[in-house]
Amino acid sequence: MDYLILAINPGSTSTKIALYANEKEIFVKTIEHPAYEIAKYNKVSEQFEMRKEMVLTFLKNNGFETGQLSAVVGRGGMLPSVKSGAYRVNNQMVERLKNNPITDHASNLGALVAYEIANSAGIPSYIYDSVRVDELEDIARISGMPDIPRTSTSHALNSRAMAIRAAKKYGRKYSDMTFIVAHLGGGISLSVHAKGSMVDIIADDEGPFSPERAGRVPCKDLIDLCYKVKYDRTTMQKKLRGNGGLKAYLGTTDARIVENLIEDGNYEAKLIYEAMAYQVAKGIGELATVVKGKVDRIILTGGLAQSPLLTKWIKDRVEFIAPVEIMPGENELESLAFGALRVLEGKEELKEYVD
Ligand SMILES: Nc1ncnc2c1ncn2[C@@H]1O[C@H](COP(=O)(O)OP(=O)(O)O)[C@@H](O)[C@H]1O
Ligand SMILES: CCCC(=O)OP(=O)(O)O
Repeated sequence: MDYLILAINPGSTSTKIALYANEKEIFVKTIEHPAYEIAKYNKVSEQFEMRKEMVLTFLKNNGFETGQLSAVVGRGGMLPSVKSGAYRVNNQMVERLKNNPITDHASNLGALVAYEIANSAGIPSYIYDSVRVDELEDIARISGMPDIPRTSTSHALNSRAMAIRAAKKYGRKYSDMTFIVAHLGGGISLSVHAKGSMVDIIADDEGPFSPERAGRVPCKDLIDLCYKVKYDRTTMQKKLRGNGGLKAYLGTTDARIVENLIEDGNYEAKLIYEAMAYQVAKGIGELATVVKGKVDRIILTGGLAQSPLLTKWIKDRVEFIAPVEIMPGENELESLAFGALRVLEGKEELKEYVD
């Protein structure tokens, strides 16, 4: 039997959607949301109707009705900690993501749009490998400040999918191998996968800076910037996420523009870009200690992994730990759809979200 699965991955500037018939891709589309359009909304949650309508219109224009779908799956949002794998989108999840998400993030719309479309068609909706997959060991939860325990926020969907794909390539099980995965996109997060769990991570505010995020910055100076300089909360949040990293130093989040500057001999561009690689390598080194250096493979993935220059800089510094596998781009829509398919086929457990 063929299952028709709609996968929805909302990002800060785009909504990526794909339709699959079992494992066959029918179409994949990135709907761009220009900055002036996004600027009309104070909060991401307010973009719900606009994003949903765009998905529905696209589906219709491609000759499909929601009534033909078997399930809708969305990228899991900023929930309290959840397990890896599939969850049914239920009322509690919808309430949490609408009214009290851990962070206002585009991924929150994945479950909400999936739920609405699926409900109107009388079919199930799921999330898969949410950004809040939390499999940290107890020791990893200690931050040094009891008020702020560490939890897990990462690019779990792509990172786990790439590690699972790599294990398959070596003819081994994901759960029998140890990986360090660096997801190198507009935001960067790192994770260490041991015995089939993401036992520790470095979130986008704990480690390397990225094209649009500041990463870890000196804490005392950060406090001074809030209280002495008195930037408001939104400005500070933007400095960390959105206007940080490459954007703050070089005025662009596009690594290809940075590489052009480097080719033209721009010293500042090279210094900053190489510093990003240096910080990624440092993060990988940090995570290698979690598994006492016993790492089978280091995986570099995400848009930036398409850059031979950046990946060489990282590789040169971390290859002493384990061989480096470069898996450019991301695999999120396929991972969502295949996860939903395994649930529909009864091959994978469907978890119930409880707030
Ligand atoms: N061929 C390439 N070489 C270098 N960088 C690239 C290339 N293609 C995309 N990038 C960079 O990858 C980053 C975006 O990665 P991506 O995984 O698409 O992020 P996101 O999904 O978070 O927007 C951008 O900085 C972009 O400039
Ligand atoms: C690190 C949490 C997930 C996240 O930030 O995703 P994007 O980089 O796609 O915004």
